[in-house]
Amino acid sequence: MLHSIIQSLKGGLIVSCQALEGEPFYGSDYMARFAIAAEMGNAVGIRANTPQDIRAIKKVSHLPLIGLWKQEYSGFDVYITPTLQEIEGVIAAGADIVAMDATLRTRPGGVNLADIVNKIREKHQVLLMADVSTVVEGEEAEKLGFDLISTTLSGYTDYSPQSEEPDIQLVAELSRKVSIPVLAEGKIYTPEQASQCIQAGAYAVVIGGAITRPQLITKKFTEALR
Ligand SMILES: CC(=O)N[C@H](C=O)[C@@H](O)[C@H](O)[C@H](O)COP(=O)(O)O
Repeated sequence: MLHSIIQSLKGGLIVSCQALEGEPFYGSDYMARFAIAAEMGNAVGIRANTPQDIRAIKKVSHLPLIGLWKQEYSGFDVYITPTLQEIEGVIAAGADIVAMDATLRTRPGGVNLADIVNKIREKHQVLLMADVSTVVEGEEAEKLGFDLISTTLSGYTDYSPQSEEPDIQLVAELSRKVSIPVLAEGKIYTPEQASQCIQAGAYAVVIGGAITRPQLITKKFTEALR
C-alpha cells in the first residue's frame, strides 16, 4: 500500500495547495477547490498545510496527500512540521505522507530527528518525506529511514544557495547520491523548469505558488510589463 503510493507519484506533478493567514485565498474551502482543479489537470498528488486543510482536501480528492503543519516556535528556525505534536496532527487528519523539516538545525524541545523518526515508526504506518536544503541533509535523511526527499528548503536556510530559480543542481546531485525518490520542490514557475527537474533525475515535481498563489502569478506578469 505505502509502496504503491510512492509508485503512483512517479514522473508526475504534485500541486501544493497552501495559503497562509493574510493571503487572499486563505481558507480550507479554497484549498479544497485548488485540489479539485489540480486533479482535473492530471496532478498525481497534493501537498497541504494544517490538519484543517488536509481534512477539507481529503473530503474532495482521492489523490495521495503530502501533509505538513507550519508552526513557528520562538527562537527556532525550523517551522515545517517541527515537533511530534504537529506530526501527530497531520497523521490524524489523514495525510498519506508526512513532510517535515529534515535539516540539521536545532529543533524545538531539543529533540533530535532520529528520535522523532523512530517514535513515528513505532506507532504509525505512514510515509515520511524529508524537506531538505542541501545534499548532506538529504543523505542524512536517507540514513534515518525517510521514504522520500524533497528539495523544499533550498534557498530557505541561510547556508543554501539564495536564488530565485529552482535548485536543479541539488535535484541532480541528490538523485545521483541517494536511492530513495527525490522530489524537486521550490521556485518552479514554468512547465520547462518542471521538465528540466525530471530530466535532472527528480522522481516527481511539486509546484505551489505558480499554480495556487494568484497574487504571485499576477506579479510575475506585472513585472514583465515594466
Ligand atoms: C519554504 C516553504 O516554506 N515551502 C512551503 C512548503 O510546504 C510552501 O510554502 C511552498 O509553497 C512549497 O514548498 C512549494 O514551493 P513553491 O511555492 O515555490 O512552488
